Amino acid sequence: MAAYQVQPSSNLLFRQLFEKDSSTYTYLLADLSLPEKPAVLIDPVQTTVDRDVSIINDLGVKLLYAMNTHVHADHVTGTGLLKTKLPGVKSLISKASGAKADVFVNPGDTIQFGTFSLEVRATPGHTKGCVTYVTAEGLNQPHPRMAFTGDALLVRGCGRTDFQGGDALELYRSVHSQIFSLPKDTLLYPAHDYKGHTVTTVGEELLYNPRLTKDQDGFKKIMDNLNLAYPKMIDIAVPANMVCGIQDPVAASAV
Ligand SMILES: N[C@@H](CCC(=O)N[C@@H](CSS)C(=O)NCC(=O)O)C(=O)O
Ligand SMILES: [Fe+2]
Repeated sequence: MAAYQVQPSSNLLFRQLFEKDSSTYTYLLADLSLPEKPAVLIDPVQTTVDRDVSIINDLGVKLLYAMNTHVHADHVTGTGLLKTKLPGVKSLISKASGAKADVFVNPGDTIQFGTFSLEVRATPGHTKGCVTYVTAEGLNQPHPRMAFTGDALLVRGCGRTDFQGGDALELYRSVHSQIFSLPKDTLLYPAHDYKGHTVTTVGEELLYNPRLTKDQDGFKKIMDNLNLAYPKMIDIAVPANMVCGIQDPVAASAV
């Protein structure tokens, strides 16, 4: 199989950042073609907000949206804290998540940052409100396309379906209809990785995903028998993330 490279138009700045305690990826995207360099940050983590602010300031990009793919269960989102450190930033999450934020998105919406945009695709099943953000199709948009899948699809895996309104069959249908229907060279960027992967493609996962290459019944059996421990932070993270993270820097330093 061919190895795919990100070959975005040179105007797209792209950074994949990692938070080691929850193995979370945060993604920074910015349009360098405009003087303001409008940017978005996907799935920031509260404990790495200072790192993210430094990168944003060093690169001189202007953060428009601090956005989440879903209400995370394993870490407190950085969106609330980012809003206190970078005035003007808006928090963004799907309407279906039921969480509070400045901006709510629905399937089919687009999130614009400069000349680039992200399309919102509903990918419930890990949680009710999970969405995948996909770069737009077209001239001057990144090619191959890039999809930020949250916990719907992980490299050679997928999000668990045993809490937060999870539903294995719904996840199966979401991934097949909304992610695997993208072009095979689409780059898939997950919210987590526990084995050292960074990125995959639709083509790779169609061939090698050990869960989602099964039929629906086979998939459900696997998901019903994962026997994963509950995330350590769930009781703190979910309530905090339902209100878009901690907005008070003093409270944030205590978590
Ligand atoms: N041990 C970690 C939590 C690990 C975990 O449950 N990960 C979630 C994504 S975060 S909601 C998951 O869906 N994992 C799927 C898998 O197959 O690993 C902790 O205690 O935080
Ligand atoms: Fe999750």
